[in-house]
Amino acid sequence: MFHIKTLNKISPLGMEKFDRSTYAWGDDIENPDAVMVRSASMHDMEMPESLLAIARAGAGVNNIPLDKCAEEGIVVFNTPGANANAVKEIVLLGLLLSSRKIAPAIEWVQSLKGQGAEVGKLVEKGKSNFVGPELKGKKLGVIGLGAIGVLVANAAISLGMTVYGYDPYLSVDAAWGMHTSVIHATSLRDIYENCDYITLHVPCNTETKGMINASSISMMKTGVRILNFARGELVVEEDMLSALDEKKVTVYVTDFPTEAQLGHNGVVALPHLGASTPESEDNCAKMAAEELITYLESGNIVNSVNYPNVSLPKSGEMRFCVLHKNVSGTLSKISTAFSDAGINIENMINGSKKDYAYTIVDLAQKVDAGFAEKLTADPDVIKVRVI
Ligand SMILES: NC(=O)c1ccc[n+]([C@@H]2O[C@H](COP(=O)([O-])OP(=O)(O)OC[C@H]3O[C@@H](n4cnc5c(N)ncnc54)[C@H](O)[C@@H]3O)[C@@H](O)[C@H]2O)c1
Ligand SMILES: O=C(O)CC[C@@H](O)C(=O)O
Repeated sequence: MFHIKTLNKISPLGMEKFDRSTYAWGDDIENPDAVMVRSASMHDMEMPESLLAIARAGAGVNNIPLDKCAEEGIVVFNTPGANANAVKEIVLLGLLLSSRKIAPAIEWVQSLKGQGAEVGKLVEKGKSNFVGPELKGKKLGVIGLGAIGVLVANAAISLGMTVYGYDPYLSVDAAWGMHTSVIHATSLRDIYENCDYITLHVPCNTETKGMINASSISMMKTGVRILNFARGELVVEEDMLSALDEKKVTVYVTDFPTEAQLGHNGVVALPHLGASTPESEDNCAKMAAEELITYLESGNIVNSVNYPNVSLPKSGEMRFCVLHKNVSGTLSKISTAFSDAGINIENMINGSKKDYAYTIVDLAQKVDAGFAEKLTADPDVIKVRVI
């Protein structure tokens, strides 16, 4: 029986993927084999020894201590692309919100309640306060051309915008999916100096944290509109608020509001709604559940962010899954341990990602599962599972 702990509200369509005869789940599970999480922060959580895997039903994994998990042999998954369409759609809304003064206009219209027959006249008189530019013909900079960035870039081309895209790590798949009219920005400066609108679609990590700051804003066009549906920490808050006060930035649309931003002139704040559609909640939960089922039942790793993706069709009677450090000699130590014990390896596969590696060893015949302890005795071996 596998035990899955849920840390957020996860779509039932995802949880239904777990077979009730072999899985138990809930938010009160102790000593779980796996965790399903959305945005809950796991940084201060004690990781139970039983924990084998964490699946983030979503894209961003900055709420999970990835290195600590890798050190403890806990495989972390996310669900690439599963909520990208929802975010693309809300970014289009963000572009319009940043241009057409829609939010204050709606608020103002509501304030006319009680004016009776005058409402029509007041609307016509007051509407000039809410004039805003069209998107067509304007330049949009997309920073980060992954699952979301590419969809946003393509949609903006359809709206008649000129789109600049920046992503030094662009994947081949993303490049295949991108409209050929997207201009290849070779530096952030290209984006900052040229664009009327800038939208962020990068992960939040040590490289990107605080990337929008006084210095980067100073390179931007006066009046630029900035959209942040990625993570609040990408933007240095004080610098953004000063730039809004100085009218260097016209509007900052954010999905990650803070106390200081609420009510600040030029801030359009949404309550982290990017992925809040039934479709993407279902997609993310289903994908996350499938990743956990695959890992728990077969040891195959698909869509991990801290271990390599390694899959081997199961052959033979017994499988050893070895999570280890990516240091030279470890693989040969693992295979030597098997041969020294007179155990013939039927099939084997290995992969590495940064400091960590994963090896699956299939055996034609069952051996004493205690052999796993021999492998774990190696200081470079982190965890061994026997399936
Ligand atoms: N508001 C929401 O509800 C919501 C929903 C989904 C995702 N997100 C956020 O959006 C981010 C992107 O999501 P995604 O699904 O497109 O992820 P993704 O992994 O498909 O794409 C991220 C892209 O950023 C690029 N990148 C990484 N570092 C970069 C850098 N320094 N400069 C430029 N590009 C860089 C990568 O190469 C990749 O192509 C997530 O990490 C998450 O934080 C927010
Ligand atoms: O789970 C959510 O609602 C938000 C997910 C989003 O921030 C992500 O990074 O995928």
